[in-house]
Amino acid sequence: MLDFSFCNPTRVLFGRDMFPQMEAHIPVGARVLVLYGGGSVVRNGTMARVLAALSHHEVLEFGGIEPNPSYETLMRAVALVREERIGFLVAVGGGSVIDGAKFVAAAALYEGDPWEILETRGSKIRAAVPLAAIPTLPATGSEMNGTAVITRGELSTKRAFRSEHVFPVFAVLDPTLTFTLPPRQIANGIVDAFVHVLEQYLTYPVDAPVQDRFAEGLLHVLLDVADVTLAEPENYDARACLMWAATLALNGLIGAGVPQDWSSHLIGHELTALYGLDHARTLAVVLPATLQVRRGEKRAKLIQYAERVWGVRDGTGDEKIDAAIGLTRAFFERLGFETRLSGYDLGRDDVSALLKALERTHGASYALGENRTVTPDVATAVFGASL
Ligand SMILES: NC(=O)c1ccc[n+]([C@@H]2O[C@H](COP(=O)([O-])OP(=O)(O)OC[C@H]3O[C@@H](n4cnc5c(N)ncnc54)[C@H](O)[C@@H]3O)[C@@H](O)[C@H]2O)c1
Repeated sequence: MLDFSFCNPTRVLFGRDMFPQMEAHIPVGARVLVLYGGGSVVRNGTMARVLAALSHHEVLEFGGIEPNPSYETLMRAVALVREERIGFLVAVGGGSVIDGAKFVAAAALYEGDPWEILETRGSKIRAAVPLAAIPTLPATGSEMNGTAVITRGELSTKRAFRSEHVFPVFAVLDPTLTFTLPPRQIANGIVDAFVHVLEQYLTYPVDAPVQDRFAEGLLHVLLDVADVTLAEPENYDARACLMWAATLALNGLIGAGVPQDWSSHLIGHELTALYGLDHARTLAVVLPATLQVRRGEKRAKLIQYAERVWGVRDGTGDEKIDAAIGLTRAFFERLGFETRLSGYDLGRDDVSALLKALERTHGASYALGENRTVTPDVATAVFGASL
């Protein structure tokens, strides 16, 4: 096992009846800004419940945070936080709203140009307005981590940052808030959480059986629950499993003490930035191609994944790896995902634009992944395998 320092400061309030408990965790007298997205939380009654639970605080609202939250919109929220001397943020929505609130929290107290936060991947953040998260979409784990991903339209770029200062103080995880999600978004959540686990699990062995078994357990739960939760949106127990699994998939626990990849995410971000694909849809294209191209580097863990997650018992190591990649692709396709660029009418011409975008984001001689081997040549091969 690798050395690690692990701290997750976010309090989780989990269940159908936890809203009344949240106000106790917000400083008395703090002016609160509730941030939300396109208005689904207003229409489905979630907002009314949030406002009722904040009845002892002065509350302002900021709506309109887009999927893949935009820097330009968030900077308007930053101005509001500064003008109105907001002391606490509450993000109600999917990962986009929660990520957006994290950026607002850090940018409002940042001395200098807030774009630097993204250019320096969060390393210069010294303080942030405290925030809480009320996720309405089980997917990103943003409600219990210190990461955010922001899109800047005018530069066609999507950038991530992380900082200990933007961990939510608390997260209210109420599975009933997800009942109104369209099947497409639930499928996105399942795939996003699944790939989060794989980015931390499918690397190389470091004798970390605790992390491996946690990761395999989460993958099994996601496989078990996927069909039920899609078919029965109001099955509370299935949604509760999905929600907790998605949070645990990216709250730092399974990634502590093990190598992590994340190259599929970083390559996928360019597909969103250039062509607007949903985040999870990008992963379903890039991940199978990555596993195929980098199967040598990932060989031992791919065989372990085949055996323990997919129950593949027979065959040579290579045959097991083929089976695991094929079963992963088939799982994504069963959930309605395209797993090739051609499914989105993208081809070789688009690959050169994607490669240029990766260079713009990470520099001309980037080297991503757990072994820093995902260079421009390997990224080219990954795109080639995903056509
Ligand atoms: N912070 C992290 O660790 C992390 C990890 C992975 C991805 N991300 C980022 O998160 C973003 C994606 O977040 P997401 O997958 O949660 O989706 P999202 O927040 O973009 O939401 C997708 C859509 O679902 C709608 N929606 C949300 N909840 C709803 C509900 N209960 N009922 C009806 N509609 C609802 C939203 O209005 C939106 O239109 C991307 O920008 C991605 O890069 C962040």
